[in-house]
Amino acid sequence: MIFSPLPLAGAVSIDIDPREDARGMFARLYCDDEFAAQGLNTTWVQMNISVNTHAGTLRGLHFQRPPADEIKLVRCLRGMALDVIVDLRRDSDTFGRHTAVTLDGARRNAIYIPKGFAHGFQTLQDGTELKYLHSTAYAPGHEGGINPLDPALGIDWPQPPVQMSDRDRDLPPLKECDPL
Ligand SMILES: Cc1cn([C@H]2C[C@H](O)[C@@H](COP(=O)(O)OP(=O)(O)O[C@H]3O[C@H](C)C(=O)[C@H](O)[C@H]3O)O2)c(=O)[nH]c1=O
Repeated sequence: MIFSPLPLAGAVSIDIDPREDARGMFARLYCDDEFAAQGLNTTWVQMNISVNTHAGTLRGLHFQRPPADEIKLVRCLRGMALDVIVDLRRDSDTFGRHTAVTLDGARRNAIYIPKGFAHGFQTLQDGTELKYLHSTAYAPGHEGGINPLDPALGIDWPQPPVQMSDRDRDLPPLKECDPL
């Protein structure tokens, strides 16, 4: 795997190192030793999949508050999405800043999201599927979110959302979010 630090401390873009031959391709998607060598989390308790029918679907920006705060490893297995994380860490020099990675099903690349970040994405193709690993179990009572369309975030989403949950449309702006 190829690890590339992102501009927000602790966040990492991860590409696979495919081994291709006449049969197709084989690649490592995860390795305890490689992750540990990079100082990344190696304990995961839940795996989820997000299946999105239409391009333009916007999900997020979500997080879980302590003690249920979580590290996420999000990978695109089909289609394509603009994946965005926002730094909500208390005392962070980059609080409120975001960074984006294009997750591509053809590359099967991933983003490693540390604790203290809100996460969301907009799909760029119909049928986009993202696979999540979570370091902490789902805790509905500790869920929070910020509005992905908040102008204060300055996120350049590819298009107006085609699909978006009512919950996400009603999320509060960054200024109403207590740091994590
Ligand atoms: C996250 C989660 C959700 N659920 C249930 C709760 C709802 O009944 C249903 C859909 O959940 P939600 O509307 O939160 O799904 P998304 O809007 O795609 O949110 C997810 O995608 C954004 C971008 C994220 O980063 C979060 O990890 C995750 O919240 O699955 C579970 O049963 N287990 C879980 O771990």
